[in-house]
Amino acid sequence: MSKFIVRGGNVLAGNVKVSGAKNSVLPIIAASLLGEEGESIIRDAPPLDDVMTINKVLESLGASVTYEREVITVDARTIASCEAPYDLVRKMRASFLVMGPLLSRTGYARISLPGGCAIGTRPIDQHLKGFEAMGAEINLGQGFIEAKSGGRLRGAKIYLDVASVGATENIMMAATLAEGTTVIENAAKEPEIVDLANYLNSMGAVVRGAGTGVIRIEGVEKLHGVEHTVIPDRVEAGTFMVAAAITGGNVFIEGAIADHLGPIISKLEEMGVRVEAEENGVRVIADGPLKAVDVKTLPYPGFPTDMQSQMMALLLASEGTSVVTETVFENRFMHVDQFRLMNAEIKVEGRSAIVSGGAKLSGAKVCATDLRAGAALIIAGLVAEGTTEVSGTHHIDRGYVNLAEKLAGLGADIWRISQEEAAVESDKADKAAQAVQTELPSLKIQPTWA
Ligand SMILES: CC(=O)N[C@H]1[C@@H](OP(=O)(O)OP(=O)(O)OC[C@H]2O[C@@H](n3ccc(=O)[nH]c3=O)[C@H](O)[C@@H]2O)O[C@H](CO)[C@@H](O)[C@@H]1O
Ligand SMILES: C=C(OP(=O)(O)O)C(=O)O
Repeated sequence: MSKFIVRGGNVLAGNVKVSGAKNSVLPIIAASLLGEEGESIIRDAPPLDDVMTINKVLESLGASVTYEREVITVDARTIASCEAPYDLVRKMRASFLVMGPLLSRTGYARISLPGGCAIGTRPIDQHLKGFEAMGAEINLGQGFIEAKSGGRLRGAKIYLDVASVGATENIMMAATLAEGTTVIENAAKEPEIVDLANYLNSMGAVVRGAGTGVIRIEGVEKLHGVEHTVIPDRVEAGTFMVAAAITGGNVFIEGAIADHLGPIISKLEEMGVRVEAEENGVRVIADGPLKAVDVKTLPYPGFPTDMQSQMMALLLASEGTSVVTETVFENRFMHVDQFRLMNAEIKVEGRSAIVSGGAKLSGAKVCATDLRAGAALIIAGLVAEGTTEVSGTHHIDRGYVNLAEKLAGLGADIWRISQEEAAVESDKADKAAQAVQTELPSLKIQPTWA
């Protein structure tokens, strides 16, 4: 088990470059399955474990995929299977995004059921409701979901009960080749939805209204491969903004799009942090005390759930008490227990966490319970007294490119140790503890009541 080791106390300064957005590139790679002519070339594709997983899913379907220097080339003319295997889908929920494109293009898809995960149960009922409204027959059994339509899907009006990002994307992709018009109401409005719509439109689709609550898709006969550059990752950008703020730093986050970061910028400013939108990036300057603020996660343009744990780390370093309310996922406070190991004072009441700022955090051995929790623990480690060891690095590798290297480039004292090095360290620690025990004189402790 590899680990990140962070020694707290350094102020971050300098320039860090944001990678392409994980949550854009995954649906965009899935959408490439719709290209019946030509190849798709996807630029700024971040080298993340999740990207490798979805590439493998496409390969398992018969597409040819190459990945070199952050450029993915997909040739989906050759798809030969419509079944996404369990081993890949279980690794990453976003694999389920191949269902819409497969169903639309071939009239059939069989995908392993994506399970729940640490942050909530994450049902897919809204995706399925959309496919059914478009004429697909859905069958569930033996851990698989099968969807079939006897020919082209039909355009339909679909109201989403929750503004689900994944359901909006899956239905939007399915609708591109359907007969007639599809209208998605209460659609998700995230920037990644707009990026996907732009990609689909350059493939020849007709998608209008992405970024608003109503998206209209006119079905077309055929789509083709195109070149596309993925938008910068707003969650990675937000993570660096918070890291800069917690250390009292001055950091330019290159590539960050201020328009995508509205709620994060507003909350940082409320806390007393200066945020300046510059050409091609955002600068964060934290040169005063941090004020406590309340935060409530909501679908875009509300405060992103994917920044909730990092923000909680920052609130721990603020003056006063803050309330963090998580409304998107029902179980996204797993990091609270880990923060407590670092001397944090946080009380959870239902969907809210009451965070007492100001206590000095202390380094500890902690575990990333999910991707963003991992980033948040590293952020807390940047200001903790002593050394913080963060295990569960596989979660962090799903969504951050070279996180330790990028933070170290800003002056953080952080590095990663391999599984082997971590085993040697732990062995040394065990031996040191044993040595101390054998040196201690045997103590006879009398119970106080004896
Ligand atoms: C790969 C990707 O883009 N992941 C993002 C995407 O996940 P994902 O697309 O899975 O998230 P959703 O927007 O679908 O989920 C939002 C809420 O809707 C619920 N729901 C969703 C679908 C459904 O059919 N039924 C239902 O009840 C979920 O349980 C959750 O409570 O958006 C989340 C919310 O911004 C982010 O945290 C994830 O980083
Ligand atoms: C929850 C996240 O991703 P996913 O939907 O891929 O699990 C995330 O990026 O924080």
